[in-house]
Amino acid sequence: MTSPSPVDVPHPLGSQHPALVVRTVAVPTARVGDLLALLPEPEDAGDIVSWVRKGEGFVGWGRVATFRATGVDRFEQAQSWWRGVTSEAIVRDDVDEPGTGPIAFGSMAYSRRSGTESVLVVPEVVVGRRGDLAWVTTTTTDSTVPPADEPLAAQPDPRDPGEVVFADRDLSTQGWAQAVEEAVARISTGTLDKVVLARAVQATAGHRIDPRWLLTRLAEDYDTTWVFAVDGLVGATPEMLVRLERGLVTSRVLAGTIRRTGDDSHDLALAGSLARSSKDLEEHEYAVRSVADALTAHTSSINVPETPFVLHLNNVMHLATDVAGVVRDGSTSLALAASLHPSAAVCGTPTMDADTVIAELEQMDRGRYAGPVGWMDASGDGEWGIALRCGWYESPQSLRLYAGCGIVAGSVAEDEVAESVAKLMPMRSALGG
Ligand SMILES: C=C(O[C@@H]1C=C(C(=O)O)C=C[C@H]1O)C(=O)O
Repeated sequence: MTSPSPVDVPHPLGSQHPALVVRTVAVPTARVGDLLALLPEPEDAGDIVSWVRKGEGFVGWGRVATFRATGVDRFEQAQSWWRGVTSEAIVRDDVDEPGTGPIAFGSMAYSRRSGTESVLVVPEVVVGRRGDLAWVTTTTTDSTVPPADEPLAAQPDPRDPGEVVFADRDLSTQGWAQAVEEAVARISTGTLDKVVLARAVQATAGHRIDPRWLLTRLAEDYDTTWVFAVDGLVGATPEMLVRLERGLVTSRVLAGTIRRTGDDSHDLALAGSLARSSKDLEEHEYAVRSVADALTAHTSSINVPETPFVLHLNNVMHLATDVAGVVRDGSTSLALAASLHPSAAVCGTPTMDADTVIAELEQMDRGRYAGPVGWMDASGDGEWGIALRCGWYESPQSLRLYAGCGIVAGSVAEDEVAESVAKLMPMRSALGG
């Protein structure tokens, strides 16, 4: 990559990639303030991006380039498109940190069979913040006019979505409970150890659902999660599938869940029982194994703690393990996400058996729910969470919400229904329900 003046922009005749002109400048953190407050009201909910946790991360708006793909090779296709785009980009980056310079935000479909497209988006403006650093990246193509020096101003508060009604989708609650019972029966008779079954709920609002309304409320109520929006998928995930930064890879694995009661001392006792529950520890171990095995193939050393800790969220507590390693084969964060996906936290063990049972019993297309969602820079560094606790815009006034639960031999359908309701809570309350 070079840094010529804007007049040197090449016209890549015959190229499938737009030639991007990318400029990152440092800005004082005081000028940035609250990242989410900077987002302008989008015409279409899919036209803003967010990846924010504890006030750090990115927001972005406008679209300079979008890539879409379906099928078994969707990750490879996305990877090769981004390689092409970044190799032709003209970059001037004054900050030179992970996430500065060219950046794409992605949301990948869960299944190779899905009709939903996986997507990478390059926004026109990205504002990033990390510790004491803040920056603005503006991206144009040779045919677009560079945005004027972005006025970083907090936008007027988003409007509420009015009254929201919720309804089961695909399967009724009872139908889903039967699917859970069927999964337990298959686990007790066959080779399947664990399967994650998900359900969907339709949320329909009185008027337009402004994604900024959801993001702001999710960030307030779930401050240890990554609050994301990419191409119309909006949510707050507590699970980091893979983070890659200068060769160091980390993954936060979650599996094993208990609902919170709202009474702190009771919740503390529940956290203790979660940490000792053999059903949850078994469910967790499958998920950690699947991640550790997939990462081992790419790392020279890997650290897998022996016992999980309990991660407290406002609605639920999870067994959690942070896995870390040093990448030895130059894999990008998206390539690592591809080899980790689907982990047993969202699919099951063995993977192929669980995959077959999911397709048969869930009776729905997960779309981009439970797929990797996140960002990647030109070096391949990035963060990919698992798209959980989220909703997908089916129309400006309606979202499809998802929640899934890991089923093992000791699972009880009624408890799993309650767990799925707890996992739907973040989006329901963000909608005002
Ligand atoms: C599948 C979901 O969550 C996953 C399943 C969990 C479980 O079964 O205990 C816990 C965390 C996630 O890995 C979801 O939230 O939809």
